Amino acid sequence: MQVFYGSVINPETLTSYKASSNTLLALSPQGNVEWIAHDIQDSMVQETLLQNGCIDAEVVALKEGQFIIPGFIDTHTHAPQLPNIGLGAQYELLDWLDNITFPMEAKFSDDKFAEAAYSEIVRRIINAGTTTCCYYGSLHLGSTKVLANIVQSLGQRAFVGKCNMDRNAPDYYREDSPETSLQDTKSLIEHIRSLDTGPSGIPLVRPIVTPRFAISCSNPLLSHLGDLVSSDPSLHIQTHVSENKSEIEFTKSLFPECGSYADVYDKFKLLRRNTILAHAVHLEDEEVALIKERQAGISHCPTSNFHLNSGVAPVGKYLDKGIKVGLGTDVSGGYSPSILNAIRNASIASKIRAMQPDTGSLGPFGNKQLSVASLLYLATLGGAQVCDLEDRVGSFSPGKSFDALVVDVRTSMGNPALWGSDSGVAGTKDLDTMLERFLYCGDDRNISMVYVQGKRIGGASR
Ligand SMILES: O=c1[nH]c(=O)c2nc[nH]c2[nH]1
Ligand SMILES: [Zn+2]
Repeated sequence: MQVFYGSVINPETLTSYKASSNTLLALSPQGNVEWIAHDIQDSMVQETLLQNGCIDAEVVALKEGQFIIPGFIDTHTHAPQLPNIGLGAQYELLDWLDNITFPMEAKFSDDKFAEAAYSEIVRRIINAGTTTCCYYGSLHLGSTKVLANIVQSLGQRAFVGKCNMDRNAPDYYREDSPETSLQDTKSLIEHIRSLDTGPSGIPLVRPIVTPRFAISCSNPLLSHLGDLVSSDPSLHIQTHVSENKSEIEFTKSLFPECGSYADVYDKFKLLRRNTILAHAVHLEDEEVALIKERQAGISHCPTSNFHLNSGVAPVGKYLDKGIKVGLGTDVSGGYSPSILNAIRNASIASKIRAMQPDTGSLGPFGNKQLSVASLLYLATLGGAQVCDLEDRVGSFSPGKSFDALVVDVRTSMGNPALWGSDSGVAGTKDLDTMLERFLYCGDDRNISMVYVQGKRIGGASR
């Protein structure tokens, strides 16, 4: 049995987490958390293990400056856009798609190119601390199968979907017909469901139906996808909503029979508990109520919202309404594959909202700045809720998967030398301080180990 001994930070609610040193956390052979014991002094470790029936435990003792947190959950990113990160800030969404994004995604028609690119891309996302990732692939069936295979072989938990897009895209990057799009989607679902489940018996990689956004899908295509998901309630759905003002205007002109952008998805039976809606920057009040009623989740993508000049999403308002919210990197609208970057921009976005004059009735999150506890929650448990996976990941409790990061603020790999050294004024042993600094100043070098389902799959330390 594998057992960790040291400091653990466990998100609990939007306003609290539990930070405990001297914690024993034991894993089952399937990679789930078996039990957790707090406040165990060094001298009591062996006795506690024996009391819990662990005769030959392999104890991983964390060093001073190391702590465990749940792995990050990226609720929205585009794998074939990674080669473009950092480009295109001069554009807003629709021009950015035409000039920067579609030309790159089109290159993934070549499975060999996809194989080489996705191997690096997924490895990079894992080492950034993302243990569950919601991937958009390109529109291609072949290369999206390649993406799913690579994610599976590298051991990350993920949702993988191929874009459905049969209109309002260039000839070189558009599906031939709604029927082809549906057929390829079904083939991808079948392929992903045939992948090995591993020792836990739980599939790590799952399919997700991915109508790119309303603009790129004809009515027949949306109908087909709505019928497909209605026949299988376990199928997840991901799409974009209300990101950019020109996009919203165009959407409304394409669907005059629908009351709002979100209503388009609802009319086509695509808005439900396991739907992930990226952005939600400019939702109308009726859309907020509809999303809440359907129990869909919102992926807050602040880096992308800034980079493409889309706006500042009113996340505090959504949290007050009880809507599920997680974080998304939205590469390459967002220029970083790291959820740490999304955390920082979510913090800034919340401060910008807080600086605006008070509008309407505000609840506890209202237009206030997000706290460290809230930011950690959005990056972990909030994301798990958005993925409808909160029973499995996002925090540590018996029966949930051990998807975790060992964070090291004393590592000699560079960055933390500035703020992690005990000899300087910046040194601290206080867990709250270490967490806050990691969220605001840490990077991949501070993520020593990355675990999914109890198995080490990455991290900076070799
Ligand atoms: O940020 C975004 N990235 C995309 O690739 C995309 N496609 C439609 N809408 C989009 N928004
Ligand atoms: Zn996106």
